[in-house]
Amino acid sequence: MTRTDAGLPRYEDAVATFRIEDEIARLDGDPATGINAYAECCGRHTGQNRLALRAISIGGELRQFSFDDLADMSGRVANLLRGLGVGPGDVVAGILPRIPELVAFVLGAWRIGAVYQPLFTAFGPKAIEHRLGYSGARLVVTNPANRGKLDEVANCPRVATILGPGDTLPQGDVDFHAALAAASPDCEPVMRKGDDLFMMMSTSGTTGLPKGVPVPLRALLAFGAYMRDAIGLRPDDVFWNIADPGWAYGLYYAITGPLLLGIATTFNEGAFTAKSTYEIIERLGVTSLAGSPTAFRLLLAEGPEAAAPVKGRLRVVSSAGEPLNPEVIRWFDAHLDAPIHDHYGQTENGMMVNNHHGLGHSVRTGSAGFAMPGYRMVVLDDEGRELGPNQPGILAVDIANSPLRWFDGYHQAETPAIVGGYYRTGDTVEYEPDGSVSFIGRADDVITSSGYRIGPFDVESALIEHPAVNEAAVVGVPDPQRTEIVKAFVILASAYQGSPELAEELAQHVRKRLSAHAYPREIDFVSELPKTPSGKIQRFLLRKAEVEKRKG
Ligand SMILES: CC(=O)SCCNC(=O)CCNC(=O)[C@H](O)C(C)(C)COP(=O)(O)OP(=O)(O)OC[C@H]1O[C@@H](n2cnc3c(N)ncnc32)[C@H](O)[C@@H]1OP(=O)(O)O
Repeated sequence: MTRTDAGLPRYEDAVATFRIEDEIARLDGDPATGINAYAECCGRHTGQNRLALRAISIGGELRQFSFDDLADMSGRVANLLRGLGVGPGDVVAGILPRIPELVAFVLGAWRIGAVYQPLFTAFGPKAIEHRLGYSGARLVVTNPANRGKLDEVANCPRVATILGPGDTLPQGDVDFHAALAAASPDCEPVMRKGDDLFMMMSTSGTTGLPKGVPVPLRALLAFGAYMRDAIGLRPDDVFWNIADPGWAYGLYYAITGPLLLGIATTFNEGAFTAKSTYEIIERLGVTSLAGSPTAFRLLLAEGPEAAAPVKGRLRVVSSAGEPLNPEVIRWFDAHLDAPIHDHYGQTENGMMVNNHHGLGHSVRTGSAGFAMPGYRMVVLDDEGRELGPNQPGILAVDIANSPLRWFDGYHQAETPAIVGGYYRTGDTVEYEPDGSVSFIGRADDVITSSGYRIGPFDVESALIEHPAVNEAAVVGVPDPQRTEIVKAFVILASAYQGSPELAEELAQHVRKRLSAHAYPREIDFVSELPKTPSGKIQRFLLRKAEVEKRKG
């Protein structure tokens, strides 16, 4: 393989020489014969005194865990789960903040061949109930801050609670720490096949409630390739992906990816602030940072003085979840002296199009990048024909020619996005003549806010649970900080009058029932909604009117 001046393998060479056999050889196991996610992400890195996790608590205390520490903790988790009757293929869920127990739990579940389902800590009972319902999870692990929501979840499985000093154990719960102390750390990893699952994610679409995204073990190949080629992770990097492991980018690339490569990851339990982010970069000497453009825009908003102490510290910065604005790229260059690269992916299939730090790509504005080696990405027209450069269409994965792709369809649901040998992402893009992809927008009503993918139907159905709401339509409207914000148009029941107080009450209702991140930040009370003759709400007309209004 030829090298660029910087000593990096060249992108074109990496594409030309890509062989799935080489990727498989990087694993200990073989997806065809036997593989275990714990063994890949932890077991094989033990006995070398290697750091696996730096965890900063809410109080600012730094705790460090080696792969051997995680092996011990996850072995105990594995035996605890086994004792509770959890076996290979069973789903166990976690509603946990970014604490070390989360990593131990995920690895412990994988060790016995179980499937981990993340539940974001901002979720309310409605969002939790739906996800536990379709996954059939056998156990949920949580902490006292999130425990109360489970009391409102119908058919909630057994709960294990991680108690802090002074907390009392809810009746019937498993005391997580006490059970771990009593359990043996020894547990032989249960071998599985590449098509067996190890994660059950969720994702939102335009219609219906969120759907389950089953992740098979062979996805490890793609997660490792992203860390190596796109993030460009090196053994001497201090890596911090600030995304929450309640979502794909966090679980795939803040936990699984770095540990797979045997490189330590970082958790900050505290809420995101620009100040604490700069402090942690400086304190830990972070060299490789990943996150969403909203987070980076918040760093920018703090001004150059706040950035000055860490200028030149970051070797590379990786951005995912929303298109990256040119202004952020310029600002990071000027005030942090850090190359920030846009990467594109989805919960389905993970990251697929990147400006690869590890393959010699330079900073590019307005471009999502190039297909990851191991993927053949195409742009399709409405009839499913492949388009050439400068013609907008739907970005899609050519299934037969993408050995790293792993998404086979939603859990117990139709997958119209897989058709004619392609997986259609639902994002409108066009190819540049050089083969890079420029992002245009979503082809459907899915909302992208702060890097979160939010389904309008989900928010609408939470709104109509409120007695004041007769009908609701939810759209994403442009926002300079969050890319889009959720906006609701509400027809009230006859006994109610629209007011700012009622709007706030409805917003709080969605926050509490559904999720603290997916509530409508704007609500308009209206007397009618645009509909098709068959009665389907035309969200695109509401969105168009809002875009025009904001332009004005
Ligand atoms: C392939 C892929 O998966 S691509 C990328 C996936 N996407 C992501 O990882 C998401 C990236 N986004 C983020 O990490 C965050 O939005 C950040 C760091 C950029 C900004 O964070 P914040 O400004 O703190 O708020 P955030 O957007 O998370 O949350 C929105 C609201 O939910 C609340 N919230 C978030 N988490 C929680 C929680 N655990 N408990 C209660 N409330 C919460 C916030 O307080 C906020 O409330 P507010 O509207 O009253 O301010």
